[in-house]
Amino acid sequence: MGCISSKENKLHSPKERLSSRGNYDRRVAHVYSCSRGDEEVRVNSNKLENGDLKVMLIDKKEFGSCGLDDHIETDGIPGQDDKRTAGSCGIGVNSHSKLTVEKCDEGSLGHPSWGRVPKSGEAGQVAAGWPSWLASQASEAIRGWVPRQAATFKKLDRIGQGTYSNVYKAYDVTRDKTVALKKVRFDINDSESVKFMAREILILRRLDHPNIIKLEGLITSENSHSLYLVFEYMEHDLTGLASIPGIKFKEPQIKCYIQQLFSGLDHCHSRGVLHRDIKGSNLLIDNNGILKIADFGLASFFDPKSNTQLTSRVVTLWYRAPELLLGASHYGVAVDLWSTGCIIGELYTGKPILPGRTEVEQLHKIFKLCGSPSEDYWRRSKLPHMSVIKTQRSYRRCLAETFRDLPASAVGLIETLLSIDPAQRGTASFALRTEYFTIEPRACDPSTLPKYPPRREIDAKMQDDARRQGAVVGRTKESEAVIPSNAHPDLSTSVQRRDRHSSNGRGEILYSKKEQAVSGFLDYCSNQTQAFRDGKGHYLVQQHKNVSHSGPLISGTGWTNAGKNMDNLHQVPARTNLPKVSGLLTSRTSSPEEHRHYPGSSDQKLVKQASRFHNLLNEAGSMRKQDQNHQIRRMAYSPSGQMRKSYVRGPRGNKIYVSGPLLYPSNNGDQMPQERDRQIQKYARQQHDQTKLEMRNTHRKQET
Ligand SMILES: Nc1ncnc2c1ncn2[C@@H]1O[C@H](COP(=O)(O)OP(=O)(O)OP(=O)(O)O)[C@@H](O)[C@H]1O
Repeated sequence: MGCISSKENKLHSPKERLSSRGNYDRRVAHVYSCSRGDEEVRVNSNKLENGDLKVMLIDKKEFGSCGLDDHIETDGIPGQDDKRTAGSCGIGVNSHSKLTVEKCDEGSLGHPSWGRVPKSGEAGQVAAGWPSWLASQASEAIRGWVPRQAATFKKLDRIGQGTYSNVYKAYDVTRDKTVALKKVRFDINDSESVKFMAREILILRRLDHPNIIKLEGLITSENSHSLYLVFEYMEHDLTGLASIPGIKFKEPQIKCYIQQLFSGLDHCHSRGVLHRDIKGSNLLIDNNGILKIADFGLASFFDPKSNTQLTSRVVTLWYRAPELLLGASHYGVAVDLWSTGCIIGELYTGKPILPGRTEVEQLHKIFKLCGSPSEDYWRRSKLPHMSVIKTQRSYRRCLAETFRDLPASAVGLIETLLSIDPAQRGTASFALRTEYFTIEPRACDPSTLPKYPPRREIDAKMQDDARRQGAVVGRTKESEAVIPSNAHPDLSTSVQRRDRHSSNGRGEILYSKKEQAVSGFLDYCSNQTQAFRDGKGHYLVQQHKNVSHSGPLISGTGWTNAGKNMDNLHQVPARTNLPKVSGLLTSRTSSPEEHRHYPGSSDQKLVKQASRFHNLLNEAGSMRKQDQNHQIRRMAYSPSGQMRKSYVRGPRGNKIYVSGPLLYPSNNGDQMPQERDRQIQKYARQQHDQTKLEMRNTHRKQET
């Protein structure tokens, strides 16, 4: 994309480099400089007799790092679409990993001349079809690309929902392939939020590796206020697969996944990118067994030599490294390696190895398993929260004992990755060379991994199983998702997030007329939830009526005071400066998800579900009753992501606030009664979402 200027191709014979398809007119062969992400590339173009532009790379090495072929085909249906008039033509990657150049108007290419081309400016980007709010605030992220048109996609199911996105399965008509469209939510009037979203795009464009999800394009239009990221479609995620009843991965299979994870991580790290949210649900897996790291929403560029401060509020709690929990603002690849260690342990044991409910408890669990940090480490690291979090009693490292049933080479690798001192965790490339991968049994070939049924079928089966076990939590309709109480938080989150539309009983998703009526895509399924900021900078989450929905039912703002749970953690003196460590000692237990109104459910049903839930949580705190006729539930967040108030709208539009602690502080978390533990697990899951929201907001402030 972004073929900007050109020079006459006197040096190269176009014939030998051109795509074999179509005839071309040698007289109009030009050399163009194009940009793709940060890279400038030179391509050789020829206008074909049918008016199409054929373009190919002059020097394949220039694109070699992108893993692309040296041959480019035109994309777009001649005479129908993708005709640009503004000095740029689009290069994307087509389904065969070849460069595609969208059709350009010859006039737009300018007079052929020698020399380096200027980068396309904001005006050029707008003329190429980008909305001005994007070109003005995130020019870098879209540089060299042209937007894809929504009309060339057919939206299918909603397959996922993240803190800042809805993800849809869709069919790309132009390229004849299934894709995933991630609709990112942000406020175009808030430059921070646009820049934050742009960072995810920039990072994704910087990366090109078989084990990293590929950003294939962006969908928007001149007057659009929304943006879709186009990704290759992935059938599964690791947490989902690992949670299929009856599935137990064999060692070569685990090694195969982990090897791919390290390869992807190695690529990220070598390109100066920290992922900062490695967990099973962000490791997507296709039908050929290929694992790809996804969700770069919390990722960041890093330079080990630079002194730039990073936020420590990253990584989902269970996978968060101790230095982050202790408030580190200078850290590196080791945070991703810690998360990987947790995943390896989880794949072997079949359950999360460090399932903390709060940040303090997370640290406590880490110290209990990995040993308390040495005095030397405390002294050297000078981490901000060290002085307030120091274990009274010193824990001995007991990893080897805990994992005694695992193969020795796996324990060895976990030992390294779960080193308290980040400097001892090594690197992804080092891990790939350890004996774990070199001794028998070796990692199997991804193509030999079992083929799993589509996610929806798996979900349906799990729902059936859960129903049979009577583990229904707050659901009333046969077709609605049911999460087993002991489900992995990642899994339940993804199941809860997925497909909140009504089903026709055959597992097919039905959309309301209202949804289908919204234009843009060939078939539309609407996004029912919106998060945006009000004039005061508060985040508002709003959901509208008339769409069938299921999902978490109870709203409540709650603060869990973990201090009392942690009898072994001390040095929180009576007059400790709590605000200073509040991020550490308290954590919120509700998520935007909880606070949404699921409008398809009848009001009656909502009330029933609410009261059932209320009973379950009776001992856990106060919660105001939901109003029977509420229309919209809103949550207001401060710009930092802190939830200010949560309320539902009463029949006359009055606000009914919902609040109260949801978790009981206990003297000993390990001896929680089962039922309460179950509730806590549930809220820990929801807390993941909330933490994510909070983390992203913190990023906006600190890192954009
Ligand atoms: N390429 C893809 N193919 C299939 N499903 C996908 C794809 N990308 C994302 N998903 C699904 O959508 C969900 C949300 O996507 P993603 O994690 O990128 O969004 P997010 O808003 O960043 O979420 P989070 O709140 O976890 O950060 C994923 O958990 C996954 O289930």
